[in-house]
Amino acid sequence: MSAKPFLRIDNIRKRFGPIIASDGVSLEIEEGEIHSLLGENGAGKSVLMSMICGMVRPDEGEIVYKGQSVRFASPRDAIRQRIGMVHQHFMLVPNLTVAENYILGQGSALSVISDIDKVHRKIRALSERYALDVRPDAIVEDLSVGEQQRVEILKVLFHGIDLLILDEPTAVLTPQETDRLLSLMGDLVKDGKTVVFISHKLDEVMRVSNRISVMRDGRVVNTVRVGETNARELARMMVGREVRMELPRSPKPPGRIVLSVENLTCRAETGLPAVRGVSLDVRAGEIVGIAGVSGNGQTELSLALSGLLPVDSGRVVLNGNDITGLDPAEINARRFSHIPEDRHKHGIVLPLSLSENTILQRYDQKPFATGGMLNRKVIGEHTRDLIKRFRVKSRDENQPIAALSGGNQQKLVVARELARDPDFILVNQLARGIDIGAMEFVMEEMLRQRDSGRAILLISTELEELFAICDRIVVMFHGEILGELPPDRARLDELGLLMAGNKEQAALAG
Ligand SMILES: Nc1ncnc2c1ncn2[C@@H]1O[C@H](COP(=O)(O)OP(=O)(O)OP(=O)(O)O)[C@@H](O)[C@H]1O
Repeated sequence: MSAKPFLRIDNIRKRFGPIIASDGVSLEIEEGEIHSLLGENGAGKSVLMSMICGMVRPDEGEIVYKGQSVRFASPRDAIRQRIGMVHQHFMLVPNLTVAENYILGQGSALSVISDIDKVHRKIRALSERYALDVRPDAIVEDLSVGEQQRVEILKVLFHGIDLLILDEPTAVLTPQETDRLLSLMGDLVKDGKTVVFISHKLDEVMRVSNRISVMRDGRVVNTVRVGETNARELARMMVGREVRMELPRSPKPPGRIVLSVENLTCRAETGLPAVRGVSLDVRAGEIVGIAGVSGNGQTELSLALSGLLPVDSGRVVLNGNDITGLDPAEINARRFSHIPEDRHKHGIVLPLSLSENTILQRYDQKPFATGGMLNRKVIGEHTRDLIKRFRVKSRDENQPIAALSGGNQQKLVVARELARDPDFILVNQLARGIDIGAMEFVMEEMLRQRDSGRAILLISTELEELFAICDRIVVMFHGEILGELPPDRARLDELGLLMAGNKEQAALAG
């Protein structure tokens, strides 16, 4: 331990009712390091960091920052001390511009137009400096998930920080964006800043960190230097057992066509063309992957298939029936499950309980309702069963889903959608925010669904996720399907070329 660490967390405790989120956690962060924090879903990473950035108050213990014992009353208080955090879930106001979001709550200091100009200039300069590609006048709700993440990162830099905490920032980024972010972290350290990085992706953690701490059950169980460990050992420290990085899978001939997309065209919410004549079939007993750099129409394709975005032309046929233009509830009722990209927008209702969230699409159906009355006993039993099977870390089924850690919210969405006995499962970013132990479980579950004859369309920017479970992979670029490949790691170059829109070169490489 260094004599005078930059940040020292000493025996912090934090409870939420009966849940112990921090159980006497201690940690030291050195100045100028990239310190990664690993741990299973619900291990207490976000809560610990929220205490450092003034969002949550510890019950006990001490935080010593730059040699001073500190107690921040609010995130703004922490920002004043140059500590900033980028959260897992966006905290931006959707209908405001990027610049308006940055000056929100700054009060009278920014009352004249020339100040707005200055703000715009500063955003442009930072965006250029760190290659973040953020426009100050863009309306937040028009931006993709990845773009909004970059807006969040730039916001913290805009306010000026010495300590930057990034809570799973790469969960929503493409490989290219991730590379950029990892090198940004390096640049920040070169500028004298310190970074705490929370991630479930061990390869990223191994690439950028100086030191890595592993949390379990509200405590730090180990801190290691990056050169002294490897991904397998880290996985074992996190989960407490060996984690399989490759899943066994039996080849199986696919069955009948379950979902057929015919020449589908639709526009993004901005009105610009997003999906341009996509055709594909998904058969019973197969997992079809859609690879692509985010922003190439995958979001709109999944929203259009699930009835959340209007279709301009073309058809979606499920089990032989045209479902184009039906509303989401009608589509859901036809054995169509959807694990969405943005779980807060399309997956769950945060203030509602776990139980209410598990029956969102079926609250008026048997066995959850009889004679117009909710059958709370059955709903409770069903939810408890899902919680147990998918190991959703929670107090009970009656707490609001907002109180769950991000990965546990995702596990509940996956559990609910699989429990609806679907014929077709549309997944956009399966493992978003899920720890590697849970990822292994969820992927095995997807393979079980495939083997039991379900048709699965898996949209993902994570090539590893696609390689691990898909039977075939198609590539989307500029709203079109450019080609199809088997899930063969040897053909990674070809896949990369297709993802970059190079059809001819990809054909040569193949
Ligand atoms: N506001 C809250 N009310 C009740 N419980 C909470 C609240 N915030 C967090 N918790 C609980 O504290 C525990 C730790 O949560 P935390 O979000 O820190 O986990 P995490 O390690 O960041 O997980 P993940 O990898 O899924 O993001 C969890 O059991 C969570 O449900």
